[in-house]
Amino acid sequence: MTPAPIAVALDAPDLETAARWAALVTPHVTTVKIGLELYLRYGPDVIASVRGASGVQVFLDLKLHDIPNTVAGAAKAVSRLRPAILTVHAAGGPAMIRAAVEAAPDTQIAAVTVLTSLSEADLSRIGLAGPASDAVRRLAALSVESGATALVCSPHEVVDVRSEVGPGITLITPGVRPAGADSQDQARVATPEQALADGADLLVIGRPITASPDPGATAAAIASSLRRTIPS
Ligand SMILES: O=c1ccn([C@@H]2O[C@H](COP(=O)(O)O)[C@@H](O)[C@H]2O)c(=O)[nH]1
Repeated sequence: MTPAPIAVALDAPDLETAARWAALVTPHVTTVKIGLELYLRYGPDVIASVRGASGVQVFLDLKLHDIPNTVAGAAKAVSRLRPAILTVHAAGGPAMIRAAVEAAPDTQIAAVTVLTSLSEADLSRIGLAGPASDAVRRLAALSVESGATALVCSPHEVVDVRSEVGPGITLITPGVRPAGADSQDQARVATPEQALADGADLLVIGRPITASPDPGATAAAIASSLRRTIPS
């Protein structure tokens, strides 16, 4: 069975748990995602541990956001770990995004537009007037002009972003929750089936899989539901 286009967020408290989750889900998904919690605790060792022998694609979600020179150094430093995808914040601006792209030519740079945990009310308090989709669209266009070939947005904005940037850009959506699941700290959410049907290329799903009693079985069930949504 072809693995589904899901990146399982391995937001685990320790390396052993992350490696166990990775081994359970990798038969069913294309990608595992390492975020700040694990990387700040274990550094580069975490990549080899979760990659294991499976060769699963590793997505390093560090959301780099600093001046261009610093981001270039950080992107170059982590690119030797050969992550398939590395995130930067789009709000870091064009020169920062370009610096990451040039420093890590073998890694796909994904620009995070507007965090999926932010609601419209949060955005207004931050000073971003108007609907989330306006800010996401603007940041998406700026990121692609600066060399990013992947974008992180919520499932709510996939259709708009696709029409803004065209077909060649990888759209990655966190904020994915199976029907009836608790959205927890995510504000802009949709089901995996809806996100895929709207045109997302890679769905980030963490706790609905990793906090379930059987992460392998849950990943398999979501993967097979996606195959029914868009048969190959
Ligand atoms: O806008 C963003 C960008 C990144 N994330 C990350 O995705 C996962 C989501 O995990 P869940 O448990 O499915 O909520 C997590 O690692 C975030 O750091 C995001 O949620 N939103």
